[in-house]
Amino acid sequence: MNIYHFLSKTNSYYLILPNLALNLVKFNSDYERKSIMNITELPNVFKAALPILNKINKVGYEAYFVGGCVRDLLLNRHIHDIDIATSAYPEEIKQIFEKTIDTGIKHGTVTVLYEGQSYEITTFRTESGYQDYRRPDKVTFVQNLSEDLKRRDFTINALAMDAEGKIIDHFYGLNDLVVHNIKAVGKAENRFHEDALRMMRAVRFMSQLGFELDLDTKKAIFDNHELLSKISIERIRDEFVKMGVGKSSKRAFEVFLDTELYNEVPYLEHKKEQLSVFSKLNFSPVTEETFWATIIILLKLPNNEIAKFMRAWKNSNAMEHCVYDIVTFFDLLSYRIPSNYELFSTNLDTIMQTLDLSNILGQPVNSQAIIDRYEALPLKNESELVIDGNYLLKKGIPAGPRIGELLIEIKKAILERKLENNISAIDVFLNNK
Ligand SMILES: Nc1ccn([C@@H]2O[C@H](COP(=O)(O)OP(=O)(O)OP(=O)(O)O)[C@@H](O)[C@H]2O)c(=O)n1
Ligand SMILES: [Mg+2]
Repeated sequence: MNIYHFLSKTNSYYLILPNLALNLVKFNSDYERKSIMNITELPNVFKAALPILNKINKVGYEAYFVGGCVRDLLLNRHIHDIDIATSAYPEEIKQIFEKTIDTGIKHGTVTVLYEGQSYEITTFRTESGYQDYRRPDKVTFVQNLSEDLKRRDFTINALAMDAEGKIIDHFYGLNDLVVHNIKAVGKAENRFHEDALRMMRAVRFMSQLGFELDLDTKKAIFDNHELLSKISIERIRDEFVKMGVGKSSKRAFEVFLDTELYNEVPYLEHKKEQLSVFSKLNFSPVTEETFWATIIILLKLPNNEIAKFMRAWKNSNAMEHCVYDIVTFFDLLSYRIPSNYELFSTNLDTIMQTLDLSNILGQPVNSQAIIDRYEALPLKNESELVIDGNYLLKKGIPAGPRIGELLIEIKKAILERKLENNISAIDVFLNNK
C-alpha cells in the first residue's frame, strides 16, 4: 500500500500511512516537518531491534535506524536488513554488546548479533577523497547525524528514525517518497563522484519502487555516465539485475538507455536500438534467468556467444547454464514443437521459465499444452528408467560408446510410447537389435 498525499493551499501537507496505525501527520513548517512525523506502531523487525537503540542510548550515545530500512518501512515494503547509525565509536559498540563481528571497523562498521539477528552498526561518518570514484580515501567520524545523512545517495535513503519512532528528514526525503522521486542528496554530481555505482542504484530504485528520476539527478547521470566504467562488474551486475526484475523495469530501462549508462557495461555498448525494445515488451521479466535471457535475445547473440556474455558479466556457472538452456529451448520452441525426448531432456524449471520468456517477448506458445505433455511423459527423469548402463554390460554389450547410444535409444522409445519401461519389454527390445 502506498503513501497518499494532499497538498493544501497553505502548503501544509498530510501523509497517511495506511498500515502504520498512526497515521495522519500534518507538517506546517520546517520545524514540524522534522519533528512531528512519528511512527507509533512499529513492525516486528523494528521492535526486535529497538533494544539495540535503547542500549546505546542508555550509555549516552545517539543511535538511529537509517537508510533503506526506514524508506521501506514508510513504503510498507518488505524490510530485509536493519542498519543503525550511532555517535558511538566501534570500540564502544563492542563494549556494549556481547557478540560482535568486526565487519568494517576501519569504515566504522561493527555487526552486532542480538537475539539471533544481525545488525550493522556504523559510527556517524563522512567520507572524503574518492580518487577512484568508488571508495573514499578517508573516512572521518563525525558527531552528528546530520553530517552522516548528508553523504548518503538519495533523499529517500537519507531518512533516519529514533527509538521513539520519530522520523528525521533533513533533505525532504519524505516529500520525495510521497511524490515518487529519486533525487540525490545535495549536488548530484558530487554524490556520483563519491560512488559511481549510485548511478546504477538510481535506475534500480526507479524499477523497484516505480519512482521517477529527478531531472537534475538524471542530467548528472548523463553527464557522468562514463564513471561507471570504474566500478567492478559484479557490483554493476547486482544493480542491473535488480533493475531488470523490478516492477517498473521497463521505465527504468528507458532511463538506463537515455542516460547512456548502457554504454559502460559489457556487450551493451552501442546497442541502444536493440535494447530499446525492452521497454515495449508485453510483460517484463520477474526472474534473474529470464531477464538475462531477454537481453540475450534482444541482442540477437548467437548460441556460441552466450557463455562469453554471461562470463563477461561475471555470472556464476550455474546461472550461465540455466540461461543457456532457457535461450536454446526458446529457440527450439520458436520454430517447432519439441519432441517428448527434448521435453524429457529439459528440466521443468527451464521449461516454465522459457514459457514465461515466450510471453515476455510476445511470442506466446500454448503453454498449457506443453505443460500437459510434460506431465504425461512416461519418464520424467533418468532415475525412473528401470535399467542402467550396468544392466547393458551384464547383458553382454561391450563397454564403450554403444552403451550410451543404446540408453538414449531405449529412453526415446519409451518416451515415444513404443516401448514399456519394464525389464521384460526392454529385454525383447535388446534381443531385436
Ligand atoms: N552507494 C551507496 C550505498 C548505500 N548508501 C547508503 O547506505 C544505505 C544502505 O545501503 P544498502 O543496504 O546498500 O541499500 P539500501 O538503500 O538499503 O537498499 P536495499 O534495499 O538494496 O538494501 C542506503 O540507504 C544509503 O543511505 C549510499 O549512500 N550510497
Ligand atoms: Mg539495505
